[in-house]
Amino acid sequence: MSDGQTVADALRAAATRLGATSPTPRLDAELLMAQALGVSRSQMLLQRMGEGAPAGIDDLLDRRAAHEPVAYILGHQEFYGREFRVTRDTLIPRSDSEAVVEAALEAGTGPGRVLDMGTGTGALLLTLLAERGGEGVGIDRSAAAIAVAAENAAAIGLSQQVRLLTADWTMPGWNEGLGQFGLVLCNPPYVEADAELDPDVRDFEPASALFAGPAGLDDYRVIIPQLVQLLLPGGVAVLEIGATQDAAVSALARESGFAVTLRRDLAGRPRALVLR
Ligand SMILES: C[S@@+](CC[C@H](N)C(=O)[O-])C[C@H]1O[C@@H](n2cnc3c(N)ncnc32)[C@H](O)[C@@H]1O
Repeated sequence: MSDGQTVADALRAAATRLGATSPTPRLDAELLMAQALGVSRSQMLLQRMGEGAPAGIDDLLDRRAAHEPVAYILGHQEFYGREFRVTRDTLIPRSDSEAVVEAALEAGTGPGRVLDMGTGTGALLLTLLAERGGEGVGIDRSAAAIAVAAENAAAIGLSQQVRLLTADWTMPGWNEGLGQFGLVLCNPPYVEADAELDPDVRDFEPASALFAGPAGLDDYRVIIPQLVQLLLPGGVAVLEIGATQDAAVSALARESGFAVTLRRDLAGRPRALVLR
C-alpha cells in the first residue's frame, strides 16, 4: 500500500503504466485493482476510492505490462452476459463470437441436440443451451480445455445437459457413437500460419486454438465434409470465419452441397457462415 495514496491515485498511475502495452489501460487498471481488493469493479468504483492501492496490485500490473491478457490474470471472461472461467489452456472467448450464438439462435433448429466442435471454455455451447434449452456435446482435442468447459457447465447449472469429450476431428472415428445433431457450432482455428499477431495473443493464447495452415483454412477443409454426416436431415451448422475468409470457406461449403448464408458482426465484418 502506498502512503497517502488513494485508490483513485493508484488507478491513474496504473492506467498510465499500462498505456504503453494495452489498448484499454484504464479499464485494465480498474479490473486488476478490483481483483487485488477482492471486490467487483463497480463496488471498487463506488465504495473504495478513499483507500490506498491494495497489496498485490504491483504483481498484477507487472503481468499486464508484460502483455498477459486481463482475462488470464483474472481467470474469467464475460461472454454473452455470463462469466466463463478461462485458463492458458483455453482461448479467451471473444465478443465477435457472439455472432455465432446469434446466428444459431435465429437458425431455429428446434430442440435437437447441439454439437460444439472445439468447445474450449464451452462458451458457445453453454451460452446457446442456457439461452434456448436442450442438450449438447462439446468436444476439444485439449483435455485441459475440456476440464475448464466442465467447470463452466457446472457453474452455469448445465452439467446434466452436456457431454464434454476429448476428441480430435482429424482422427478417423473421432465421433463414433455420438450420433447426429440438429445444430453444429464450430469456431475452429483459422489464423494464417505466418500472421503477425498482437503479443497478448501470440505469447499467451494456445497456438493450437489459433493457427490453421498457410491460409488458415486447414481445419475448415477437414470439418466441412464431416458435417454432411454429423447433421440430421434439415440440420444447420454455424461456423465462425475470419474477416477475409468468407469466399474461400463458402466455396468449401458449396463443394460439400451446402447452401450458405453470411452473418456479419456488429462492426459489419463477415463473422459466421450458416450452412444448411
Ligand atoms: C478458436 S478456439 C474456439 C474456442 C471456443 N469455441 C470459443 O469460441 O471461444 C478453437 C478450439 O478448437 C480446438 N481444436 C483445435 N484443433 C482441434 C482438433 N483437431 N480437434 C478438436 N479440437 C480442436 C482448440 O483446442 C480450441 O479450443
